[in-house]
Amino acid sequence: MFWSVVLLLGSAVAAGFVVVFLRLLNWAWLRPRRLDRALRAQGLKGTTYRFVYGDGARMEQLRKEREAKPLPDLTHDIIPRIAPLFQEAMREYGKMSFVWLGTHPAVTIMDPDLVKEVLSTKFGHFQKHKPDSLSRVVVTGLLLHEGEKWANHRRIINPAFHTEKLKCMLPAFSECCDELIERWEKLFVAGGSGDGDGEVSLHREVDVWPEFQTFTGDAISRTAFGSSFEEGRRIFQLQNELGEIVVDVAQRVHLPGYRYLPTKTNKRMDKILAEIDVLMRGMIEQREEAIRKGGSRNTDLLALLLESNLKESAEQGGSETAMTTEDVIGECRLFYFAGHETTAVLLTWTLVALSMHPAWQAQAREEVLRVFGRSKPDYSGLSRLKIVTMVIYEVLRLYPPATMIARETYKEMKLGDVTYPPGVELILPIVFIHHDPEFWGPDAGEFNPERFAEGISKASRVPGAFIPFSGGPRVCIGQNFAMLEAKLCLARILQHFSFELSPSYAHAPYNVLTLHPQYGAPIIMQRL
Ligand code: HEM
Repeated sequence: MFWSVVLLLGSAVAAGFVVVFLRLLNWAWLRPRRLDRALRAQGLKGTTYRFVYGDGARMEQLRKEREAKPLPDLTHDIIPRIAPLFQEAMREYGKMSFVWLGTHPAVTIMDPDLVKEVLSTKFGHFQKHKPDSLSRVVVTGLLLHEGEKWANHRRIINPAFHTEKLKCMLPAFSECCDELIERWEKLFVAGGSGDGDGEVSLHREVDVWPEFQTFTGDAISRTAFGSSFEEGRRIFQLQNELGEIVVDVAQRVHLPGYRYLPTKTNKRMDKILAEIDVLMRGMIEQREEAIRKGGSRNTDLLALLLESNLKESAEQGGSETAMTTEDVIGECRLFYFAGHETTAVLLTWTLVALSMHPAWQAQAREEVLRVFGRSKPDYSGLSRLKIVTMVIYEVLRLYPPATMIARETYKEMKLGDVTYPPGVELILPIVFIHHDPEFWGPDAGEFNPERFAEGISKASRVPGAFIPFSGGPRVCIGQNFAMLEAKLCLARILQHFSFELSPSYAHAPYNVLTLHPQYGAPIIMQRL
């Protein structure tokens, strides 16, 4: 009897091991081999799969090599530095080829028609890659959701970003610009404190990268939380710290499930999340109360979102689709994550590009002064700024803040001539599409805002080759918000300063979630 129990238990354990082993074998070897065969059988070429890590080691090696030094000159040809592995693969195997991101093949989709198809296919077909537990600390809200949940949230949040609402946010952006200009003006007073003895210097060096991070952080705090600006600012600091921790951990630790270990870093992240939760709940409760009593005149994003949500739950059956407090917190945290750094990156590369191309800087300034003189820009004037808009588009083309986005097949899907099995990542390489001479002509690598003179649709040789904000139903919800903020800020800077690159500037775009300047962006400002 005893031995039969032991035998039975032993067989169960052995069977368990066999199941786990087979699963692991399938995940680490059989499935990647199957996917590899399925792609090659349809004419696609790519790198050879390497056990578990795929091209991870090569990617890391290239990344370290390229990031060890800045670009040799002030070129806009930034791809070799920011996406060397994909560039290598495309050169060797063709534009539509694949590399291995761990155990997943990642196919680059360069054809704008196919990109459009991926982005506009109904949800449930090409989905986003599910973020791991670490990424979920910062990737929240709309960016995370799929299916019905995404559709409900998007419907509720959309009205907050309508043009009429954005117009009301202009004073908040304007206040943030005032602070930025004032900070820079103060630097011109000798000693930098602004309360010195009045001795004035003509030139000052400013690292505009941290400056724009502060500016866009303040802009989100004011526009999202208006009257609760101070709490908003605190949330921004906490979100920033979270972002820095996540980037740091992601670069150092490659351990699945790391987020669940009781490490010092994980505890700090939990503490930050708890503090954000308390602050946001307090704000949300106050606001909901004010809206119910009919006393809310707030036009900030939080109020607009809560109003739209309360309307949703008041409508028949709407209570099932309305957002919970957790959902609202997730969406507000996303505004910081998605809207702060992207816009800071855009403004930074704009100042760098206009320093490299002083003739365009002069043209843009001339336009701003013609439209506004020295007065503060208003909404209708901003929408008439043609050169400034062309300049910003050209910067978004050459330096897209989000350099690539990705989708994944969750079931067999046909795209173009290829039928993709489930488990294939489709990389939509925005920066490659934006730099491709086939779509933009022989001057694709040059800074030439003129190409946007007749609008986006006429700028490229094929439609759909300009996608800095993505496209389709999941297009960036904040694109008009970001454009308004960037135009206003640039106009104010052009009114007050002329600028050029500092001799200490090193041209080194690199990818950490968005396209950062690796050594900052020191610029010499001259007061006008
Ligand atoms: C220059 C500035 C910006 C750029 C280049 C940019 C770019 C993008 C891109 C490429 C996506 C698509 C991501 C994907 O599908 O994987 C996206 C989505 C999103 N962006 Fe932006 N963004 C910018 C500013 C903003 C701002 C200011 C906000 C909010 C205040 C914002 C909020 C969002 C949200 C919520 C999504 C998710 C939309 C959805 O899935 O329905 N973004 N953005």
